[in-house]
Amino acid sequence: MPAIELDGVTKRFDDVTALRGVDMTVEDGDVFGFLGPNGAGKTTTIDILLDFVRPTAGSADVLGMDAREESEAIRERLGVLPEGYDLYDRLTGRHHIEFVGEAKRADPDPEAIADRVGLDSEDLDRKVEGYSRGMAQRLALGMALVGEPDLLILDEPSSGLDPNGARLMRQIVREENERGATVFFSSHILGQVESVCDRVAILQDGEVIAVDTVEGLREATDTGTRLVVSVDPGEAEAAADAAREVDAVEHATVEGDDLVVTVDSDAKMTVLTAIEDAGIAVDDFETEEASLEDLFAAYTDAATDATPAATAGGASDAEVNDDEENTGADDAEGGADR
Ligand SMILES: Nc1ncnc2c1ncn2[C@@H]1O[C@H](COP(=O)(O)OP(=O)(O)OP(=O)(O)O)[C@@H](O)[C@H]1O
Repeated sequence: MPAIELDGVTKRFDDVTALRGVDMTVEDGDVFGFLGPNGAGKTTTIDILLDFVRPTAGSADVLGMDAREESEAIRERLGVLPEGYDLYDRLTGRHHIEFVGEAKRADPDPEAIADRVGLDSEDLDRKVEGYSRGMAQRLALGMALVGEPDLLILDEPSSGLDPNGARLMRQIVREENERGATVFFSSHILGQVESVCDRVAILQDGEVIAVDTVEGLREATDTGTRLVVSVDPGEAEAAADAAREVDAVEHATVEGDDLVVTVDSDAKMTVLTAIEDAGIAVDDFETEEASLEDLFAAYTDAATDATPAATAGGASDAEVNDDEENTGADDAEGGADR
C-alpha cells in the first residue's frame, strides 16, 4: 500500500488553478522529495493531504485512507510540519510537545525530543515568544516527531535553519526513515533533497513534470558528469580528439589549460584511459556531477543553459548546491552524508 496516492487532483481557487490533475504515488518506506518553484502548488498539495483544503476534482489517499473521509484516523499516524505552523507564544516548548502528545495519545519524552532537534533543556522550559526563528522551526520539527509517526509530512523543513540545523534535519529524516517511517518533504532547496531522498517529484505550475530518482533525473535530462582533465597544454587538443572517440562522451572542449569532457558518469575512466592510450599523460583530473539545481533548471526551463557547466566551479562528486539558507560549509558535506 502506498503511503500517499494522488489521483487526478485538481485545485482551483477562484480564478487560480493551483493543481492540474496531479497523479503521484509515494511508496511506503520512501524518503520522497517534493520540489518546485514558488507558487508551483506544493503547499496546496500538502494541505489536501492534511484535509486543510479540499480538491476541486480527484482524490487523495494517505496511508490507505481517504484524505477527506478519514482525516482524523490519518492524523493519528502522521507527523506534520506545516508551512505556517502556529506556536503559542505564552507556552513553553515542553508544553507544545506535551500538547501534541495528548492530541495523539502518545507519551513523548520532551527532553529526548528537544535533544534530537538541538534545543537544550533550558530552551525547553522557556516561553516560545522568546525563541528565534530557527529555534521555533526546531521545535515544530520536534512536534512532528511525537508518537513515532508512520508518515512524516514536512513542508520546507529547513526553512529558517542554519547549516547545522539543516544537517540535523537531514539526519533526523534518515533516522526516522530507518525506524520505518515514510518521509514526504517539500523543498526548493535542492541540495536538501538530493542528499536524503530516494525519489523526487518536480512540480511546476500545478503539474508534476517528473518523478524519478535523482540519478534517473540526471540521465533523463542528459546532465552528465563533467570531467576536467589536466594535460600538457600543447597536447590538450589531441587529448580532446582522443576523448571524442569514446562513445559515451557528449562534448570535449579545451577551456584554458584544461580539457573539459561531458560524459556518462560510469565512463570516466574509459576517457582517461583513451587519453593515455593516445600517448598523452594525464597530470590530474576532477569530476563534477550536475547538481539537482541543473536538473531542475533543465526541467522547468528556469534557465536556458542546463548543462553541468552551469554548476559553480570547484564542485566535486559530493557537491550539493544549497541556496541562500545554507552556507558553502554545509554544501561541502551535504551530498556526502547520506
Ligand atoms: N487560499 C488560496 N487562495 C487563492 N489562491 C491560492 C490559495 N492558496 C494557494 N493559492 C495559489 O495557488 C498557487 C500555488 O500555491 P502554493 O502555496 O501551493 O505553492 P507552493 O509551491 O507551496 O509555493 P511556495 O514555494 O512559494 O510556498 C499559487 O498561485 C497561489 O497563489
